[in-house]
Amino acid sequence: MSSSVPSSLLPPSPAPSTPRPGGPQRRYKLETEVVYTESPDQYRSSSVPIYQTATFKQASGSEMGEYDYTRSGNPTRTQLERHLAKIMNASRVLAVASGMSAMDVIARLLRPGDEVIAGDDLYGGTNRLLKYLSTNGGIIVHHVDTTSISAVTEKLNDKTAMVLLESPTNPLIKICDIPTITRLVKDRVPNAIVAVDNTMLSPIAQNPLDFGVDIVYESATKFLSGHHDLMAGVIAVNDEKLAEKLFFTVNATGCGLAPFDCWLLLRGVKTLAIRFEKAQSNAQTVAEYLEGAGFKVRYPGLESHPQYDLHWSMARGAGAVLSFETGSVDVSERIVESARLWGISVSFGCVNSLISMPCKMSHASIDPKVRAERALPEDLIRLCVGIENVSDLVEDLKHALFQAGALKTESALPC
Ligand SMILES: Cc1ncc(COP(=O)(O)O)c(C=O)c1O
Ligand SMILES: N[C@@H](CCSC[C@H](N)C(=O)O)C(=O)O
Repeated sequence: MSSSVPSSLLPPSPAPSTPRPGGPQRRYKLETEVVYTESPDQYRSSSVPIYQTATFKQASGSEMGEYDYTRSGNPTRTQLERHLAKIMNASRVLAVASGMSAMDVIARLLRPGDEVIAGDDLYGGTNRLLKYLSTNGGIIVHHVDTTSISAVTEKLNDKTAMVLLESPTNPLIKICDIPTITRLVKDRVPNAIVAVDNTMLSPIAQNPLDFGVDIVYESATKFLSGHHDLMAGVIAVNDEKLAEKLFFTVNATGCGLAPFDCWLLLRGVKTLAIRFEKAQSNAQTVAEYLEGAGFKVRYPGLESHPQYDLHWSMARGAGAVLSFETGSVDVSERIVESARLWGISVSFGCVNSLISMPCKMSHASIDPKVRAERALPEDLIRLCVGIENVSDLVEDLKHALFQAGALKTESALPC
């Protein structure tokens, strides 16, 4: 490095495996921080460069530089991780290949004989990985209704190694009391890890690390990136020892996010606040429309949500995912197929609106018998609201409902 380059313009980040006590500090409000990235190099580039390289040359055989191999660390990934750490109130964030990869890294903290307490309504892929661990890894998994604090605490014992929470849940939009559950777990089983999947809200609307949980992870395929053009996962912690354990697995298994995907995610996250705000406002209108039309709608922005107060005690927003039932699988199928603007697709948190039937799509990997035991309605429709004009969205939905016979008249309905 040239000695004439002022130190403020040099890459500010230590190597990924170096502890960062306290983590990067937030200077601005969240909406500003998502946009604001430090100038990463001596050229003051406005966009973080993509270091599309697998290897880094060393000055000599015995002198290691900051980076040697992209699996172990890459400057584009470091910039992304530092940026996300500010946004997620974390001392350290690790960026990996997908949300499931994030969960896999976290799950590798477990040992045979350990017990995990998880929700009874969770993303199908999470359920699949937990099932794999219980079948092949000697892990005992208890699925409980996490809306009930006692249902969680009843399963706590000295073998409990992890409590895995989602709030809101995907797809039933159930809310759990993250701060209280965390406190009770820490009181009774101090070594147990509380991990929260925050994918449904993103750090713009909820920051579970603030409630004392150990690990927050997200599928960055969703809100954080926002355009359905990459797969990514992020893991956020506030404990350097834990960060090092997780980083060991990321390096050992080679699941660190590739430089180009890091760059895409850095670009996507800059519009997180504005995308989220618009999608959420659209979701509120759509939810109110459906409720007004007589459907049972699950959305934490509606006062009718059974855990409305609890949700707003933890979160700054309701998100953009809602679900509703029609009373008939056939009717639901016809609604989905009659939608023109709403894309029939899995996933959520994207700029465009999506419609799906979880039992046939995102949650199809859960055994139908288990779905029934856990009261996941087969006719459930999930709407993942985007940033389009809201009247177009409501009109298209109204048309689909009418076509499917779920409404008597197309025009008579509130909009
Ligand atoms: C709540 C939730 N967590 C985790 C995941 C996994 O993320 P990914 O698809 O990025 O692996 C998903 C969806 O896939 C999800 O909906
Ligand atoms: N075929 C995939 C389904 C992905 S679902 C993605 C997303 N989490 C959602 O809830 O829509 C699989 O089996 O994992």
